[in-house]
Amino acid sequence: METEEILAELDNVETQIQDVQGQIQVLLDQQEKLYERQSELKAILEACRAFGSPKATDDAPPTALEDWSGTFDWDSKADHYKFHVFGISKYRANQHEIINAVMSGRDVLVIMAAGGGKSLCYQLPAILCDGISLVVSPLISLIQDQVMGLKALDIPASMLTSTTGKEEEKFIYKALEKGEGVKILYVTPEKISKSKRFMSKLEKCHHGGHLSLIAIDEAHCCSQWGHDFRPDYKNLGILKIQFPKVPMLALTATATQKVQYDLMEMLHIPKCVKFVSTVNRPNLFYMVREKASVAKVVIDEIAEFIEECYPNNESGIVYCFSRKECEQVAAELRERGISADYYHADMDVKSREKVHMRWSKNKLQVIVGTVAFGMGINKPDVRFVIHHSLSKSMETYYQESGRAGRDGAPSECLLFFRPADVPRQSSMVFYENSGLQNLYDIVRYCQSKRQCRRSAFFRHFSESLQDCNGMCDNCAFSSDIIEVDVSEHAKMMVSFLQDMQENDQRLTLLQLVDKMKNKHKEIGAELKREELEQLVIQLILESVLKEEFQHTAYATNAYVKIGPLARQVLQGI
Ligand SMILES: Nc1ncnc2c1ncn2[C@@H]1O[C@H](COP(=O)(O)OP(=O)(O)OP(=O)(O)O)[C@@H](O)[C@H]1O
Ligand SMILES: [Mg+2]
Repeated sequence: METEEILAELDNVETQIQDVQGQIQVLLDQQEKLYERQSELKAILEACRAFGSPKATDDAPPTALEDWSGTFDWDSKADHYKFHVFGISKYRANQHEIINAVMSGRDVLVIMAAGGGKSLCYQLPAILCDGISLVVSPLISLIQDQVMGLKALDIPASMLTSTTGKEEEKFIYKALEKGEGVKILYVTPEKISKSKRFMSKLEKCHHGGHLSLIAIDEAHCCSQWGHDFRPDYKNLGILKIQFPKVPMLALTATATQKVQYDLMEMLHIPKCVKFVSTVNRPNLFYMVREKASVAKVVIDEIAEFIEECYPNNESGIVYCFSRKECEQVAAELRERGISADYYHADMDVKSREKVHMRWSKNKLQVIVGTVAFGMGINKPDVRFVIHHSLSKSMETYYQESGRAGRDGAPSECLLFFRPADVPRQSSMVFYENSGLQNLYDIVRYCQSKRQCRRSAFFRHFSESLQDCNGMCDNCAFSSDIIEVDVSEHAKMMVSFLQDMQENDQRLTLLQLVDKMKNKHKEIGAELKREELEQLVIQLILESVLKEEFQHTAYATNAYVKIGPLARQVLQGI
């Protein structure tokens, strides 16, 4: 064999090895997902066996056989408070049962959609029981909201956070010692993990027999697999260890099965009674719109949507990717005559509170916020939630869009999607646990023109499908879709990127599309720039291309590279 021949074959073999390695990687990823699902299913099976088995040795009866809607000693007192204190005439789904389980002294895990009425599940038991109930909640703004609401109902509620003054703190510590003066005490998780003083007061409260209940709100923050993990939540396990006999109630709107098992373990409540309500929010209309590449056009469209659909100052939220973007969008909406202001984590507590208050009292129509705005915000009549940029996962989007229509009235959730927003998010989340996978799930949701938006949520949260009743754009208008075969374009794109890569050229998504358009003019004539961007994203979702990340001193850049299944596209498989 000639040297040249050998080199050529060697080159060929090396390329094939790379190709096989890529395919192995895809299979390994698949295997990992299957392992994950396998361990989830095993855990579920174990739980079913433990709870369903007549031999269960725990002195509490097995969950499956318990009837929490029966008659209990506290029924008439509970009915009285429900109506006369909270002004509620009828329980919503599961509320009654949850309250009964908590009052029976059991640990309880509640998964209930945003706005479903989780707060009542601990607030009512708190006033039914003697003593003080402790509520752990992640955000000061959320705590303020709740305490304000309870005080308006004449319920003695207090909060202990980093903003609490010395006098108030003294009052609370005294109340803890005596077991009176406060009925519901809200704290941030830092108090449990960092304040020895608080923990010793709580110990005293418990010792005196005054600690009646512990509620962990937004409990998904315990889990690293959840969409909003908070390190201080990890330490909340100590509560069950210190106070094993005090019933614990963990509540969240969003938890996949994996997150549920994780948080039961972290909080040490393996035998808890679990109430899982549907994730369906039948009154929300979900839609995705293509986002224009010119910033001003996007704002025009948002302003037009608000003015046309909500001309009577109906409340809404616009979510943005960054703090700067929030400020810009709010200013530009104001220029277009919409009463809007921004809310993000860089503002001091007072300014944030002011904006929130104006919005709550309908003095401001629109809050333009980052993710910092919203967890548990209790405004019932939010008519629309617009995403100026995509969220980082299905869970985050479900939670954020779920702030609309908590009063059950029809409301709209509109997401503006453009492929160029993907690398902005991916370069932030790629180092998180399953960060890219979670992001690509929401990107799939955005790219899909046929699949029911609602069914994407059911699938994500492992729930059986329910009817959408035409309450999403794809169910309502999908008949207008025209299909275009882009396999040749995909081939060209892959081979073009391969050439670039062989010449050590790195390209971002936008650069790739630009260069493609320049090089292959015919493509530019057939597909619009936006369509080419969508094609790149679709190829990334299908592992034909992939994203790779490079740190610079100022940012992390996302580049598009050849992915493990590229050869299949080139060979037309
Ligand atoms: N049974 C009921 N009947 C009528 N309104 C109710 C009932 N239960 C709760 N609500 C109201 O529903 C709204 C949402 O309740 P709540 O704040 O407890 O929701 P949540 O489940 O905690 O939501 P999130 O996950 O967003 O925190 C509140 O305005 C509350 O007063
Ligand atoms: Mg809540």
